[in-house]
Amino acid sequence: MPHAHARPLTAPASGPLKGVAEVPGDKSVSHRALILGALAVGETVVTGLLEGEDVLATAEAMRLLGAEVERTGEGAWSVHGVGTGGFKEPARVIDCGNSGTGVRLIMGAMATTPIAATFTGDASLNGRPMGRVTDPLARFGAQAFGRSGGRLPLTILGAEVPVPVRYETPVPSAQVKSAVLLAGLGAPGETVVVEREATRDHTERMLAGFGARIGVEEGPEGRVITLGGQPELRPQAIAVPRDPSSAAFPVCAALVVPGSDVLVPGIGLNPTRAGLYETLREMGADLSYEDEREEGGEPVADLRARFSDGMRGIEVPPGRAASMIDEYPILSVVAANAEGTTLMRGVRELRVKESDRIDAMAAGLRALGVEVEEGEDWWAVHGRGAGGVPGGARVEARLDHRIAMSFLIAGMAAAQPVTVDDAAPIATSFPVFEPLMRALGAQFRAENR
Ligand SMILES: O=C(O)C1=C[C@@H](OP(=O)(O)O)[C@@H](O)[C@H](O)C1
Ligand SMILES: C=C(OP(=O)(O)O)C(=O)O
Repeated sequence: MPHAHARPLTAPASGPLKGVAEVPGDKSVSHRALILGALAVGETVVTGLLEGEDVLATAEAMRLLGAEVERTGEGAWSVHGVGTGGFKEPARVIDCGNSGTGVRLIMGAMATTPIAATFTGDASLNGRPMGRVTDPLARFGAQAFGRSGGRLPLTILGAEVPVPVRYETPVPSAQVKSAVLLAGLGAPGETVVVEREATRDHTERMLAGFGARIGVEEGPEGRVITLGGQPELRPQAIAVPRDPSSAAFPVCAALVVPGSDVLVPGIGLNPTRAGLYETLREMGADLSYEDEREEGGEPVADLRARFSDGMRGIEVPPGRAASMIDEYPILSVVAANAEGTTLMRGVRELRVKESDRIDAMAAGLRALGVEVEEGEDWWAVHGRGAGGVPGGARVEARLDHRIAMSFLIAGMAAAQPVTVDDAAPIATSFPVFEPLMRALGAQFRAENR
């Protein structure tokens, strides 16, 4: 169901997309910059922060927990932190909106401080599982009181006498790993997280930058991360790289719209995030990295994408899933415009995102005339070749920004226009999506509800 202020939007077939697409800052890095800034002693200065709804909700949460958080210019933010263990009890409910990352990381960050905090979100977030975070937080001594199934709204009572924890993450999730590490900051001694599959490592990198004692080893059991508790975090200057998950939309649009040639400068290429681009290359996409360099501790490059006739479906290696987990919806749109079948396995986590993303994409793609098969942890898209998607349907975004953007791109390459019932959620991660795509040549038509 779209929400009360739903904003239906239509994308008709597009002429060639051309130009430079300056996508906003990385969402994962932006949340972490605000949270670690709030836990440091002194002023952290952030540039290139993503000013999307998810991150703005985290900024407000840090204020409620006692940090001074101020916007000083476009994407420029200053955070005066309270030090590890220094959060004060928030006087209001913390509303994280649509953001799984925000709520899970903040719950971790406050769980080893003896305060109570109540969290809520929108209809999407309040349906997502939180037990995956409250279970390990209980081992530190924190208590959680939530709705059945561990759903929000939920109150965390932080541990009075926190103890450090060794935790093996049962699902590949950077949010779970990060919640445990952030909780570990407030516990004496060493907290250890073991993850069988590597997930995005922005928390580990940034903790090292803030001066925490953190070590990462690859062992037979997977990645073993060891963090020394109760450090004094040193404030940092953080330049947030552009978000590869947002870049995926103009890049994939360029690959499927005939005649396109788009350059996305300075996007983050952290290997724990770059799986989509490897997959697209294997499918025969005309993609090139230019000027590879390092900025703010993260590898970045300029990425150039050109229309790619004759892309072929592939079997995406399941071991790559974590490094492209948010990109499966837009990959499925490219797959629909490729020849043959694209098989995506090991992707059960897609079912607990802002929507059940396998179900949401399968339903919408079928409405556009594309054949899709699905199982609990896999799905397959039968491609119709370049320009072969019929389109001409209205599809549900299900309060999910990535579903909304994916179907608008599908419309740009389809024979008939595609309407999404609600484009409003796009503002959670990519507030300038529409003007940015228009500047490249795309057209959108607002619809009456
Ligand atoms: O840690 C993060 O910043 C994120 C981790 C991923 O979620 P999971 O940890 O649930 O896989 C990803 O889907 C999300 O968009 C951002
Ligand atoms: C899954 C996502 O975000 P979150 O879990 O932070 O809501 C996403 O941005 O695709």
